[in-house]
Amino acid sequence: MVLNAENVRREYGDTVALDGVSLSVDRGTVFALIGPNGAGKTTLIRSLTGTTEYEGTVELLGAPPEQTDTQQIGLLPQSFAPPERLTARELIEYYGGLYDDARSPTAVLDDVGLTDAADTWYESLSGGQQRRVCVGIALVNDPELLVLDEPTTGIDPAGRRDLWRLLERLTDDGTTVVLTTHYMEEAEYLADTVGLLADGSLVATGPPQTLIEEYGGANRLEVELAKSVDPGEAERATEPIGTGVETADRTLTIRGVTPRAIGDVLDALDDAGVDYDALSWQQPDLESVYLTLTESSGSTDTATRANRMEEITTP
Ligand SMILES: Nc1ncnc2c1ncn2[C@@H]1O[C@H](COP(=O)(O)OP(=O)(O)OP(=O)(O)O)[C@@H](O)[C@H]1O
Repeated sequence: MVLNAENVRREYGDTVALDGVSLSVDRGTVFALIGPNGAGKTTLIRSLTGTTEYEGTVELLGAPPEQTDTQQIGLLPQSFAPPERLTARELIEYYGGLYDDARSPTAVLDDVGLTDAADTWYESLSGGQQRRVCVGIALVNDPELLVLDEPTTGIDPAGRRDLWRLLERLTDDGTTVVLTTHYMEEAEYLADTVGLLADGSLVATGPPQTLIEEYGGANRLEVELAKSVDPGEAERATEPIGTGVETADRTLTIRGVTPRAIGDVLDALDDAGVDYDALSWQQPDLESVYLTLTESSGSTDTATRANRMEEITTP
């Protein structure tokens, strides 16, 4: 086991940022922390890496974080602002110089897709390129444990997927990764274990598929009804097919519809003379789990909803 934490607590004045969090992470696996803004993710990352005080027990590579060899850990803090008047390459070289044994800057720049921008000042790089430099800095000492607080925020979709592939390669070679993210698809794709943090507590921990099966709910078919349609009529026509129906803003949702039953729904709508403009069928995913568990604990906030919109509109 690379990381083990027992009953970690952190208070800031009256604010309980972490309310007794326990978790463990095996070698060569990815643990993804998700949760609403203010849930305690950054505080947990900082506690686990010994960069803030905490109560409880943390063991990182067999020692408390304050005593762990920094050569073995790569840390990307959420807010990290390196000197702006250095180029990407100079920054990688500079941070590499802090370690006894550092990787070649050329290889690190290649890993994070910055070969062509290697000689550009940090301040002249785009936000996403700057974040890539920061990820590169975390990789420079070839760490056994990589701790990344929102590594892909601001990185475009293609660059995000490049980073996923890089992390997959690293974990295949035995690197352990702990990361936080607001992108549910990222957690679902990368994580062996997801921890959902809400109000300072881990409310669910497990492999993404297990969490989806447990908390994701049923498949659902959403039918956008034509303006002229009486929603009550559409509900009555489709009620016998799924496990439940409801209508909101002219969208009829029928839960528990298997792919094979989609035709039955359409036949029932046609038979009842119910007209519709569009339909979509959805399987539950990690976002369904997130929404179920955070809405039931009242933790979803506007920033998280804005983030969902970004994901939905991202091509
Ligand atoms: N240095 C600090 N001083 C006082 N309160 C703090 C400090 N750092 C965090 N907090 C509080 O602790 C709680 C948890 O914050 P934290 O930054 O860990 O959340 P988070 O899950 O990382 O949020 P986000 O998704 O917005 O990054 C919040 O209520 C926050 O206001």
